Amino acid sequence: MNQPRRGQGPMLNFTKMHGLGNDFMVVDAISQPFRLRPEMIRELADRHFGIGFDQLLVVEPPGLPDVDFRYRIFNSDGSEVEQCGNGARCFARFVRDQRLTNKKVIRVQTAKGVIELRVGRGGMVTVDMGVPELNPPAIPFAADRRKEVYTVEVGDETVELSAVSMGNPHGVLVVDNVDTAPVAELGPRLENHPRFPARANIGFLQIVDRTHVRLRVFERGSGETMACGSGACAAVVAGCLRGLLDSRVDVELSGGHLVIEWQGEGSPVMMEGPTASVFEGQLRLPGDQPPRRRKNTRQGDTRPGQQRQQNRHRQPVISKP
Ligand SMILES: N[C@@H](CCC[C@H](N)C(=O)O)C(=O)O
Repeated sequence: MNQPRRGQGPMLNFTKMHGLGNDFMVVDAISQPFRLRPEMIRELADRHFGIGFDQLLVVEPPGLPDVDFRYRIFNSDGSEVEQCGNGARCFARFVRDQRLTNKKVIRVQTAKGVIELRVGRGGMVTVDMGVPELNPPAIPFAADRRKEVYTVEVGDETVELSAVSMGNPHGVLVVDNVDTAPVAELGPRLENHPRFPARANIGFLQIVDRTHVRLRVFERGSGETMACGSGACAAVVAGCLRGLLDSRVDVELSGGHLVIEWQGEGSPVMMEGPTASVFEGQLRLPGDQPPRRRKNTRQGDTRPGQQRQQNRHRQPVISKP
């Protein structure tokens, strides 16, 4: 019954999840074949015509010894990236829910090294996000030497930011109030600033007190999200380096709270927070063959006709709650 017709590909099972409203399409690429081109990821990420998500997370077999899985991350613009903190927590819940493992401590290979996920009670997961990288070329950030705060020209304006890599690059600005911070204006300009040659996630950090901050993040390749786990880690590292924060901090994001702990230079950043599974679905992927033109399709109708057919293929079918 589910036999693909000409122009159609196989069915793909996926799970929609989120960590504090930072939402994901999660795919098990161990039990089913999976390959998507960037334009298809962009279509699926579309909140009106697709499933809608900030990142696509893919579970693959590991390529290293002593590691349980390989974790691949794609932004909604189709770009593959190195790290996703909220995604890492959802990843841990997903591989257990799907019975791909029953371990409580899961070691996962990312594009920038191995991270460790610890599954707790009630959907809570703690992630060892690794040691932050502060050396400018490794972030990558253009600077002649390492500093806690850099001055960056953005058009006629000058802003001060800290640059941190949590496996992925972050710029962190301290602001008086996140509600009025110019996230939509400065976010994309700094994301694409020439001093961040691989682009960057841009965090706007409000210090409430030494153990409590508020944070908004304009994410590279996805725009402002309701929460960014690696951004929360980078913000706490930046705040600690500037002498503004203690080692354990409650980070308040638009979608909820994370607890971030960092004992200082050379130690890993620990992130603790919730996970949520929203629904499971199935969609028909397009095949390698272009869809056959309908007999009555006129010459000029080819593209909209193909578009309609592709839209139908990518409608998710909700299979169970
Ligand atoms: N939402 C994520 C970060 C996802 C990747 C990021 N947009 C990048 O391009 O580096 C998180 O929770 O860390």
